[in-house]
Amino acid sequence: MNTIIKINNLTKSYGSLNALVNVNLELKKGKIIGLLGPNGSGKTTLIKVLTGLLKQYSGTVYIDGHLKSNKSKALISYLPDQLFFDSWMKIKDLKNYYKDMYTDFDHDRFQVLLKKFKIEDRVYIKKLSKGNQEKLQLALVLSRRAKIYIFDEPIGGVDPALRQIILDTIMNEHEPDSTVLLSTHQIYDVESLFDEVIFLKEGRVLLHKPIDELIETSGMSLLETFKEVFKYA
Ligand SMILES: Nc1ncnc2c1ncn2[C@@H]1O[C@H](COP(=O)(O)OP(=O)(O)OP(=O)(O)O)[C@@H](O)[C@H]1O
Repeated sequence: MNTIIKINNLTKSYGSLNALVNVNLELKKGKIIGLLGPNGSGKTTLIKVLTGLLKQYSGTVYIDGHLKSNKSKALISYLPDQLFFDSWMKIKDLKNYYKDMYTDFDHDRFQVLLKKFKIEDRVYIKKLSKGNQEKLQLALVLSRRAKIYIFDEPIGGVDPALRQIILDTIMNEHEPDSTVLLSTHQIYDVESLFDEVIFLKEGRVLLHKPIDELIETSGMSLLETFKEVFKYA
């Protein structure tokens, strides 16, 4: 089966606010997919449902052919939009924690990535610059041999040079044949990377298309299409 994520009639409300409304999506193995939409369109909410952080919703979510469960979380390596570790730890302690926590953690790949990022594993996390903490977090996420990688704003708030390093690393270091779902507002930087894009608007899927098809039918770049679709009145 070629489908890795299947979402049927997913609706998620926070009180009276509908953050996701009747979302239906089918994501294929091996694809790099952009999850795009304006602020508040539901991207993080969708990601939190997929990663198991949100459990209260209606609809069904299948991961690799099985109804989403605690087990399916093990298939997903997730980079949240905020730093997720305790900064008082040393990097090597964090690495050991990851090794214990995730059976798919590839220690050698982690060391290679640390070397690439010029980060020593003897140091305390709090001594790293914010940019290096972002790189460390990315190295941890990419060092899992996961079937699905989900990145929520991996390049928000970092300078253009680091943005490029982060994107290159995501593109080159994820497990072959895995699916990458990446949410960002920095569309200009990512447009050449995606196989497919999803546009979310007010919790609804506006479109889900191969990027070539989108660019061909609209006659515009992804960024121009985004601006046109989401232009404010
Ligand atoms: N914990 C929460 N409680 C109440 N409302 C929430 C909560 N989390 C998100 N929302 C609301 O749900 C809607 C969708 O939010 P979400 O964070 O999923 O959007 P987003 O597309 O990721 O936005 P951004 O691009 O700004 O990060 C927004 O209206 C937001 O205010």
